[in-house]
Amino acid sequence: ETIYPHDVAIVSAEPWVAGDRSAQSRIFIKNGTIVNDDQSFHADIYIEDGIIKQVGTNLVIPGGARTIDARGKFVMPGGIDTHTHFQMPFMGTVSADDFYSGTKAALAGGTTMIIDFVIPQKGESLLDAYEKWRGWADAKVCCDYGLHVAVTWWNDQVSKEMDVLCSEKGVNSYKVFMAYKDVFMLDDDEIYHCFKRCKELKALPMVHAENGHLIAIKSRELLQQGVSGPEGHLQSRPEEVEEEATTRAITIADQAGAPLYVVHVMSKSSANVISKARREGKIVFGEPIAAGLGTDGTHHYNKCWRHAAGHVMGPPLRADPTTPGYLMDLLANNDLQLTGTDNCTFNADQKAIGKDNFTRIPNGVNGVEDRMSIIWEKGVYSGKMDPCRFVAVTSATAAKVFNIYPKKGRIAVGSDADIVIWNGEATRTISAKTHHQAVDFNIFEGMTVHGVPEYVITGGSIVMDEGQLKVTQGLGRFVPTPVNSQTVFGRVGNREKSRQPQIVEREPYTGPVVEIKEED
Ligand SMILES: C[C@@H](CNC(N)=O)C(=O)O
Ligand SMILES: [Zn+2]
Ligand SMILES: [Zn+2]
Ligand SMILES: [Zn+2]
Repeated sequence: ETIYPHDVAIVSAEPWVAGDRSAQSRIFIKNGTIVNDDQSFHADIYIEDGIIKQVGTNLVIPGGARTIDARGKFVMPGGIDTHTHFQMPFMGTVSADDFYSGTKAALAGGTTMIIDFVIPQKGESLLDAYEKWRGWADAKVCCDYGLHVAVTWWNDQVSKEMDVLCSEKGVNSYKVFMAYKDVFMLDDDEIYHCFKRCKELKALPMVHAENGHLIAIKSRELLQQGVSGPEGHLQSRPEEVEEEATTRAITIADQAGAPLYVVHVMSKSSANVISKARREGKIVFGEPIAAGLGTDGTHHYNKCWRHAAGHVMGPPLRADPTTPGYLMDLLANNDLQLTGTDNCTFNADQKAIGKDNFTRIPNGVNGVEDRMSIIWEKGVYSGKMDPCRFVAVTSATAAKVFNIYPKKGRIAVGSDADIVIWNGEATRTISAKTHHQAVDFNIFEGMTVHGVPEYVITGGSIVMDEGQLKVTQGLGRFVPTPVNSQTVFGRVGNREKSRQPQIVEREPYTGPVVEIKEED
């Protein structure tokens, strides 16, 4: 793996060094503009052992502190990426960014926590899969991380294991797939049972909303009609295939009395469905991702196969070029709430598994390194949202939804010192030639964006110092996400009361009843 000259990967020999979080580091950040989701203000910050100890002016701080002058810069909570798939076994291969390169790239872009997905195969114990993912991640992460668990099959064992994952393993969110037929997909009744179980456990149901039956049929038809290139991927799952499943998932969740988190909202129509449901009082959260906010699906028609295949993910990037701006408008307006990346990267030779058949192109694109800059460029620099809203959609709301606020997602005394010092005016040009991700392609290639991290602090260390990356493999910690987030469940109880089944007391019917004929 190429080590770029400007980043020094300190891979410590003694694990205790990497794991030693009581870093004696004392850091004093002065003259910055602190931005939380609810307010921005001028103040200084004193950090010790990875915790924010003081926020204010004229601070009295102990000697030996490293001082950072943040004049003219924003001092914000580090980003929380709600949706990554590092080293994910998928479609016959494994995603190219692992928990080391993925979290290093996250830090390079100003993200200080990621939440990845445990994805059991059908029939595999969720607990076994969870332990497997923990084994992969704990040894490699450079920043803190959490885990969602996918429910790819359903029976009483799955229901029981969800309880253990919630009560003992720090999991509070479960993703079901309505796509990937025969691989991850559940049918509507199984989805209902899973959502109902989530509500009982006060865990958050999440959904990949695409109609997997239609995708399978349309894909076969397109291949028979001679469409084998990446353009077939887009044509096999048009917007309405996402919109229909989004509507159905919201209905199933509402009937189960459960909240719902729709991951990777990729289209205008599905975003509108979510916005309408929220206006109707349903408890729905919509997660657009960096890819859908920063680029579009016209690339499926690029003459270069690698370029087109490099944009293949599910649900697809939409060919309507007004989609990114539309999704950003809804995100700015809180019709959509928070962002992840769905970072699931594959090199050219991996995408080429599908060189003759688009249904075999591993689905997934990059985003983890560029999410913060893309949203700053398209959201803040464009005037669609202010810095406070930027903090909400990149960090604070995620911390609230996944119930780790204000430990994460806020600049406050007692919060983790996960901090990015952000230059809102500087620009950088995104390229696979210079990014820290392991993958050989970047869907934002050549894009010049405003918004650059100058310092990133996490785990008590300055992991980016004046633009120089100094990560430590294994420094990151698993962050348990407790059940019963009030942002998610605060009103479920009272709503339940108003939706009790109705029983009518009435005199019994005593009139004639027709004889039913046994079917021959
Ligand atoms: C399999 C995983 C990543 N791939 C993708 N979205 O295309 C997902 O569906 O979220
Ligand atoms: Zn998905
Ligand atoms: Zn090319
Ligand atoms: Zn995903």
